[in-house]
Amino acid sequence: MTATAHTRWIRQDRVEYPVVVGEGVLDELCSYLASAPPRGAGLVPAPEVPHVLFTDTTVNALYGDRVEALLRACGLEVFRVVVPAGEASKSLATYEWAVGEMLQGGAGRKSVLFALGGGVVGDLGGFVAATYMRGIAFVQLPTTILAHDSAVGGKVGIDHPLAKNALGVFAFPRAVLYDTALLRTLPPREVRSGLAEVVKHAFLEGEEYVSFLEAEAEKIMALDPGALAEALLRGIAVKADVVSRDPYETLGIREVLNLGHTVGHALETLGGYRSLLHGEAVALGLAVESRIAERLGILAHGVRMRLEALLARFGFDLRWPEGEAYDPASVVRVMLRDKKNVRKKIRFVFLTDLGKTEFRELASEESEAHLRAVLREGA
Ligand SMILES: NC(=O)c1ccc[n+]([C@@H]2O[C@H](COP(=O)([O-])OP(=O)(O)OC[C@H]3O[C@@H](n4cnc5c(N)ncnc54)[C@H](O)[C@@H]3O)[C@@H](O)[C@H]2O)c1
Ligand SMILES: O=C(O)C(=O)C[C@@H](O)[C@H](O)[C@H](O)COP(=O)(O)O
Ligand SMILES: [Zn+2]
Repeated sequence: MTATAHTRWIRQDRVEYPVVVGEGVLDELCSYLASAPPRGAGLVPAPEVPHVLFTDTTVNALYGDRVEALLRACGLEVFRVVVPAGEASKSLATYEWAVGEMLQGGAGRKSVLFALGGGVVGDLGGFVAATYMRGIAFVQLPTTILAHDSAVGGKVGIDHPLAKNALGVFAFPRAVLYDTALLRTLPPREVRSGLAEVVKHAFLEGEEYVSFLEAEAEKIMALDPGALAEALLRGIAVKADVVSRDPYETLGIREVLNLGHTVGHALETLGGYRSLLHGEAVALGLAVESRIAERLGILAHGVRMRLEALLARFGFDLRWPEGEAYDPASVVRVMLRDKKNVRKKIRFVFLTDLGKTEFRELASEESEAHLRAVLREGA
């Protein structure tokens, strides 16, 4: 293992898996998987069946050959399933196609799926693995900043034209190996998008993480290895803490990770999963939801300004997207299909202070009135 690698074991329900973060961790993929805990995952992929390297077109072009060679060097037979890059691949059509590729490639119950990519590959690949032949093992090999969130916690699934992540299950990876050297090829828009979930984790955690981001924003955007690793490790720690206390989002704890997502997911859906990136939608959702929290009189003074200032420093455009599709009435119609909802009301998670949240269920009329007022203010 490289000297800089950090390993954090995550316990969810009865499952425990390591999240290993560091420059170059992929080079030790094979030995790491096979080693027993606490160093490794203790996962010895069967040599007698083919395994699946699941990735997207962009990541495949950059890293597919290298990762396949690493897996072959451990004596594993591997074939690739490569989906088009982008959110539109988190669809039923791509899922069906990918399962066909798995069947044609001869994947069996003992096959392990290695999901090499960002959140799209992790969510879709994880969902394929969780359902293929009623479930095969999978390993997350995240390659985006955003995936410090998506690769951890076991939510896998796909979108429906009517609702984001409408189909999915909870399924935990056998290991997460996060090689931060791969982040250097990310385009600036994807760097920024990933930072939305970092900001979310920071405001959920509190003052220390937020002031760290404020102090190190430029270094993080420039992918300075030390600052970036610390930003990601802190985010993973927040996520790990929440998901281990509420693995299946049944206890009213994990829902806090949906901060910014009630509005954000609706915007993504209304854009047909092709306009706003997930992080862009979440950034706007964080800003708009914090303005609603202010209107409700539950958000401590100054927090919203700090949140918006940090998002702006990371380069987010916090203006409401143009076009009739994003009319507040339409946003409310989509939010009414949010998974958190109860009693036909929209269940929001609002910040009340740094590191503090509160759930509120708002009727659709009230939600729409708040959205219209926030838009008038100029969000
Ligand atoms: N399961 C969860 O808990 C969870 C959490 C947060 C987000 N998500 C999901 O994650 C998805 C978004 O993930 P994302 O932002 O990583 O998007 P993504 O997977 O689409 O990756 C973003 C883009 O960057 C490219 N890319 C990936 N790695 C690269 C690299 N190292 N160098 C150059 N290009 C690279 C990809 O090909 C893609 O075009 C959304 O679908 C969201 O719903 C899931
Ligand atoms: O892990 C979680 O729980 C989250 O809510 C993390 C979110 O960042 C992520 O976008 C998640 O996929 C949203 O899940 P959903 O249940 O609201 O679809
Ligand atoms: Zn998210």
